[in-house]
Amino acid sequence: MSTMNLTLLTDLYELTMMQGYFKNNCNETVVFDMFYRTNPCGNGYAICAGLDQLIDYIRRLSFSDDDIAYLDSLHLFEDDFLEYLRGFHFSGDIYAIPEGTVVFPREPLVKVVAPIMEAQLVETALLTIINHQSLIATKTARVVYAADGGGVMEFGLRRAQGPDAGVYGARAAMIAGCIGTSNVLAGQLFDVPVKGTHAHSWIMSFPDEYTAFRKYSELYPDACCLLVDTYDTLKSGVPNAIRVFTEMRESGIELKNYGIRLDSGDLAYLTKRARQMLDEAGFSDAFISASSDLDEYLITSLKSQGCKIDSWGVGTNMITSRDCPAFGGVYKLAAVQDENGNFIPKIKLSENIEKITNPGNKTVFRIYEKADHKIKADLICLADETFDDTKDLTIFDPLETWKRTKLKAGTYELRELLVPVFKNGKCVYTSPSVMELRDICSKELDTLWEEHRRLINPSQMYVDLSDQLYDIKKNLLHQMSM
Ligand SMILES: Nc1ncnc2c1ncn2[C@@H]1O[C@H](COP(=O)(O)OP(=O)(O)OP(=O)(O)O)[C@@H](O)[C@H]1O
Ligand SMILES: O=P(O)(O)OC[C@H]1O[C@H](OP(=O)(O)OP(=O)(O)O)[C@H](O)[C@@H]1O
Ligand SMILES: O=C(O)c1cccnc1
Repeated sequence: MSTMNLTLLTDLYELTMMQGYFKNNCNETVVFDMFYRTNPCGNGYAICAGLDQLIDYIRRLSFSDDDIAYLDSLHLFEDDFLEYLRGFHFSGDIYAIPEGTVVFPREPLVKVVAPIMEAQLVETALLTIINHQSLIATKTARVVYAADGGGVMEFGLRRAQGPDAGVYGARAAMIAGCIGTSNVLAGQLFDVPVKGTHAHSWIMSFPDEYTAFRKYSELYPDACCLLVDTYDTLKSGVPNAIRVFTEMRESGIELKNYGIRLDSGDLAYLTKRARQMLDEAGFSDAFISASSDLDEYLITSLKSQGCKIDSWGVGTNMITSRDCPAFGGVYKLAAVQDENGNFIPKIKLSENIEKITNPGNKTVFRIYEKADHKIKADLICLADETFDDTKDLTIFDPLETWKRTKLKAGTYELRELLVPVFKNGKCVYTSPSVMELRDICSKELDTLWEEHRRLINPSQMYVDLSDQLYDIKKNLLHQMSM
């Protein structure tokens, strides 16, 4: 997985273009931005994730003898280009918004500043890595939000679109707030808690449900979660679980971290009844967990029905982001460096005004309200622009320019979101651990007002352009239309 050299994990056209640049002696330094246009799942924000895997990919970029032989066998590439590839390594700069950060449409999440042959090659892998993990992190943030403090366990490996999606999806889900994953390889690779209960097959393999529960409790007295819905949840499952818990208590076992799981039926009705039965039997600290095709909407609905569910096992809908299966991040050329070292802004036009790119070598600032550290807006600007937050700042909507806000000096704070990750091909960034990223992400989510977090029709955050950037864009559009 992460230890693989993924150099050929690219679209063929990156390599054919690369050969074209090589043959034409074009290898000027360029700026590419990775950004997305619409928040997934109708959300009000996204969580960016995947940077650590991107770093790993860039570090390992090199063409092996087998890679060169394979490319040779395609009869597309000439010997001098293949010879160049033999010595290839990434020599450029990369800036990125750290993982776990709340992000918004149109702002660069990753910026690559490198000779065009290198910057072009990395497009596909960069997109597949960041798009996938950002998608699952965003979906998970919605599920965790719906659970409202109840733990969410990631149970999706068996339904993920293959092993990689299962493992890196689990990583993204942990960053976005899951309390654990059933995925043991993810646990080993990322040092995150692994959690689990047992399947219906465990119950069915014994002559009766009670024996199955008892055997399980003997083996795992400190993490005893019994699946109560194999035969009849209220008539046999819960009573048998209570019988086993009673026996455990009578035999002197100190019951902690124990409970039941329901995986079918009316989860609101059944958990209310199960809660009552457990409480009446003196097991009010037994937890109730539920699974069964859950997502953020079902969890919200179950909560509104007064379900008694303490923790949620969520698989298919979260690991596949079923209702929104793609993140839609793109990678666009924004500037080309001239012989004097200046970045010449480039723009991609579109009939669709939202699809016109933001030109130039840029960065992003986040503007916080000083009083409560909530996000006020994001500001995309040129990389060398500076702002003085001891002075008033006027920001405006780049599409509806009459919408302007004046921020009074002393009431706001600025933070540059893009940080250096590679400098001259050397990694200058140390990724936090996944559990540290989980904490970072949780604090990031606290910087959003509730209006941006709600699941349905959230308010969209303002992502504005600086005056300088807006003028450059306007002038380029004018020039293009002449
Ligand atoms: N009270 C409820 N309100 C809304 N949806 C619910 C409620 N209880 C369960 N569901 C959802 O209804 C769907 C169907 O559940 P049901 O238990 O009937 O089927 P199932 O899980 O496929 O059962 P089985 O595993 O026995 O085939 C699941 O997505 C489940 O999460
Ligand atoms: O429902 P999900 O959100 O995907 O959560 C994971 C599901 O995986 C298991 O089911 P299993 O593979 O045994 O199949 P099932 O759907 O028939 O229970 C588990 O019992 C959950 O129901
Ligand atoms: O441990 C569990 O209960 C579990 C794990 C994976 C999928 N469904 C349930």
